[in-house]
Amino acid sequence: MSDITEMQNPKIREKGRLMSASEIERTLVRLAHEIVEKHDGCENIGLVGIKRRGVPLAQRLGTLISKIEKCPVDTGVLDISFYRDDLSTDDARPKVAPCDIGFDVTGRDIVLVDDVLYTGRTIRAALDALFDHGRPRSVQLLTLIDRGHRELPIQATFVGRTIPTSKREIIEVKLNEIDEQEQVLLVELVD
Ligand SMILES: O=P(O)(O)OC[C@H]1O[C@H](OP(=O)(O)OP(=O)(O)O)[C@H](O)[C@@H]1O
Ligand SMILES: O=c1cc[nH]c(=O)[nH]1
Repeated sequence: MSDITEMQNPKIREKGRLMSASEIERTLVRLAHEIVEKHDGCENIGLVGIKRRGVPLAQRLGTLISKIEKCPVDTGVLDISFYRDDLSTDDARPKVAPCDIGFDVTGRDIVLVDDVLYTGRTIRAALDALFDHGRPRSVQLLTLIDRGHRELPIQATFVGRTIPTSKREIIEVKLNEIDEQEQVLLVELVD
């Protein structure tokens, strides 16, 4: 959704690894405990992963919270492609109905889950999509990486790592379920 991520085949240079697989795992364990602490249990929680990499993160968090609290946690999927604000004309919008989240969000305390928080436009779209499915009691945001540069008044309640970045840098989150590797990289656009 961002200017950088919309570029076709940008030249990039790797600047370093920000998180290893074990660091991602430890961070998710901490975030799962934070969610449980904030909600005083897990009865009303619903985790909703934003496609694509928010989905496996939400699933992993759901498994961790279920183990901590010994109760099932509803975990669903939100596809925001229908709601993106860069598809501004009706013609450009995909002619598909919003897909099912997987459980009824009405009255629930929803935690939206994504891998990177940057401008905030993905989350704005996700809120639109979420409220088309029902009326949650509350909505919080969890992101593995907050890299700054917000363009909207959006902030995360649960943050894995805050990484100050320049606009020429990109955070690349790689997850086994999608990328067949597990790490977080900092890369830079080169001219
Ligand atoms: O705060 P924003 O500026 O909206 O940027 C954050 C979004 O960018 C990435 O998704 P991307 O659109 O690159 O799609 P992907 O998940 O398919 O990689 C990332 O997964 C976040 O969803
Ligand atoms: O750096 C960024 C910005 C948006 N989305 C990403 O995945 N990384």
